[in-house]
Amino acid sequence: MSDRAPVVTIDGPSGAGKGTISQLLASHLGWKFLDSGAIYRVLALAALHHNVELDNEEAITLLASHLDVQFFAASETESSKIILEGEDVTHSIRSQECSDAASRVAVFPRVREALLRRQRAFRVEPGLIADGRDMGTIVFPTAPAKLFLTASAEERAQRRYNQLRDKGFDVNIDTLLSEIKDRDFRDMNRAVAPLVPAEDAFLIDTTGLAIEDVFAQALKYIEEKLSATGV
Ligand SMILES: Nc1ncnc2c1ncn2[C@@H]1O[C@H](COP(=O)(O)OP(=O)(O)OP(=O)(O)O)[C@@H](O)[C@H]1O
Ligand SMILES: Nc1ccn([C@@H]2O[C@H](COP(=O)(O)O)[C@@H](O)[C@H]2O)c(=O)n1
Repeated sequence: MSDRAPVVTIDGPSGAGKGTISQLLASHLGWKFLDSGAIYRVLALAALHHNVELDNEEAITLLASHLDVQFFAASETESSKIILEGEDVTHSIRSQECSDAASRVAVFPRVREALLRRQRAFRVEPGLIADGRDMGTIVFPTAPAKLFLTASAEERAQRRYNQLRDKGFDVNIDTLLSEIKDRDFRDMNRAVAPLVPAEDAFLIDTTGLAIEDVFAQALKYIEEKLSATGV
């Protein structure tokens, strides 16, 4: 890890477009990409596999400290891949069961603490785009540029519906909307690292905006911030 490599943080609720915009920015800038939500999802899946109760903070923390996971970034020939204990879980961690379980294990302070170093290790030259809920507030508080993306719950549910249906999951829009609202509530109201914009974050409401427009606004903001801080 390099403490000096620049970091751009992108936080916000589920379906706001963080992952999409983060990957576009990472590829445009030639920087690394951290999908911190995937780490919580992998932990949740490991708990489900090992029959660990999702409300057992002690056991989940132990699991988090010893998580055997590898993240492979996308290359020109292959898409990104996540391997948990030797098994390819890239697809399975995106299920609704994992989304819900991830936000349950994410409420525990000691679990979050156990995952901090793993997330900070993604900060390498030439720079990092970090996507999550607490990237700008807790994990990389000194980042020179911080974005907070949001959108109405209805639009986020519709985006998620289209995305999961295209991936072959059997989904229902009403169930997705209610799951998104439950997850928002849990993420925004937990005792540690709740989902809130950092005080110095630039907010973009992506409701009704095309991906290209959000990308253009985000890039303009980042370029201005980076040049102002001499990065
Ligand atoms: N501005 C947009 N307009 C329309 N669709 C969008 C927009 N941004 C993202 N999407 C689509 O919405 C879906 C969810 O986007 P994405 O995965 O980037 O959200 P996210 O904020 O990273 O969610 P999560 O935190 O749950 O991973 C994707 O299929 C993506 O293509
Ligand atoms: N920095 C983060 C990232 C994620 N979480 C929790 O994980 C859940 C799944 O995240 P996705 O981004 O993949 O949807 C999310 O609902 C959060 O509960 C987190 O706490 N902190």
